[in-house]
Amino acid sequence: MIEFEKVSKRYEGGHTALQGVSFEMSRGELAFLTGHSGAGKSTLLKLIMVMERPSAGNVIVGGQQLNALPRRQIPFIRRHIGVVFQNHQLLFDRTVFDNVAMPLEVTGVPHREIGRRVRAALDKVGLLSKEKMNPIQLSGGEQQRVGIARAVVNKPPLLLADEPTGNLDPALSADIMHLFEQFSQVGVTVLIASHDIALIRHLRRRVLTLSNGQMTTGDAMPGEEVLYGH
Ligand SMILES: Nc1ncnc2c1ncn2[C@@H]1O[C@H](COP(=O)(O)OP(=O)(O)OP(=O)(O)O)[C@@H](O)[C@H]1O
Repeated sequence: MIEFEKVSKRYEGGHTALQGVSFEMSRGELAFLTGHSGAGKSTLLKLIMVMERPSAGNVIVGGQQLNALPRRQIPFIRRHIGVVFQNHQLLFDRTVFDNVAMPLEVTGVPHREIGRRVRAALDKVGLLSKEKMNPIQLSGGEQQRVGIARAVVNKPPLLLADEPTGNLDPALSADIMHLFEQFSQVGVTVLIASHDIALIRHLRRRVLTLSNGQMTTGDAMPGEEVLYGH
């Protein structure tokens, strides 16, 4: 589902954020992306979303080589990628329902179909009863679940999350991770950038580690002690 071949990213101004990064993720796999602040995690996610282009190497998502993708085709690629942010970026002047419906409205899905799909997504995250509320009335963990419902309402085959549990306590973080695991079990590829080492160890999943723009683990399949960072 995701393939990086010797990818480097050098920003204008000269900073090299990624250098020779290669890894693959298969369909339905869940992996963490970790590394110190400034290691290049957000840059890697932005290359997958085509918010940035690589300076060298190939990025292939869903079998499509993204380097030469014409600008006008970027929205079509993005429709296949759900994105969850730490600060969930919800609109507080709209209901929970309307927040989740947004990605469907921009792609012109018929009205009846929107209702059905939004409720299915809210049901998956356990918030069906709160569709008429304003996100401001919800707890931090519930708001994050609204963000996840919005990210999956289009049924994307790929889900990216950038520090999705950054503001949550350990129990709520575990709930959110459990949701991500459920999506991967039905075939969604899930890549989660996170600093939360305790949670990552607990879940015992593949860990891709960046250090100064280079991938230090996770590209091959190293021994378990390397994979889980014991
Ligand atoms: N648009 C940009 N222009 C120039 N340099 C940038 C740009 N975006 C990021 N960088 C630099 O690239 C490096 C990697 O940044 P990136 O945001 O990918 O790291 P990160 O691992 O996500 O960090 P954090 O955990 O702090 O979010 C940093 O040194 C950053 O300053």
